[in-house]
Amino acid sequence: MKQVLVAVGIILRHNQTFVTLRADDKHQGGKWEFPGGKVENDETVLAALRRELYEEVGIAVIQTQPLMTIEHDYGDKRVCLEVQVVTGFEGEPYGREQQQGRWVSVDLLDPQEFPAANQAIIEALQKHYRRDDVGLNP
Ligand SMILES: Nc1nc2c([nH]c(=O)n2[C@@H]2O[C@H](COP(=O)(O)OP(=O)(O)OP(=O)(O)O)[C@@H](O)[C@H]2O)c(=O)[nH]1
Ligand SMILES: [Mg+2]
Repeated sequence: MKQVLVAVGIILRHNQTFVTLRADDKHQGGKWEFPGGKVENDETVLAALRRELYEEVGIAVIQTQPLMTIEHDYGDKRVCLEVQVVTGFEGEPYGREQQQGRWVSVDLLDPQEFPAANQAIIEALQKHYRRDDVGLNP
């Protein structure tokens, strides 16, 4: 099975991150996610991240830091998530594709509400970006 390369953005402000709800008819539908999407053939990961975060949540990405790469096999789909922390952006994120979106404290992220591949992301965030941290210094 071919692996899908995905750019994922952890939009961070203080100790909160902006998450969106995946539509029921999509892969892993009904789960919360970090905004992002597939990297097109002619794109870099960062270009895909910029494009997807504008399309999905209406922000302009200004500054990022790589967090991790996660390969995961869902059985029906294999993904490689290139996860970036978005430490600088312009605009206020919202569900630009009519999907639900909300800010949530990193401490309160519940891995059960996210696709299985996200477990390692949530662990890393809860380790490095705890309550009272400004969020910029791992
Ligand atoms: N955006 C995003 N995708 C994730 C996360 N975790 C995770 O396993 N994925 C998987 O990555 C794959 C691609 O993401 P996507 O569905 O957002 O891709 P896309 O925006 O290009 O969507 P499209 O297929 O509607 O054009 C999906 O199979 C999705 O289940 C996550 O936190 N955020
Ligand atoms: Mg997407």
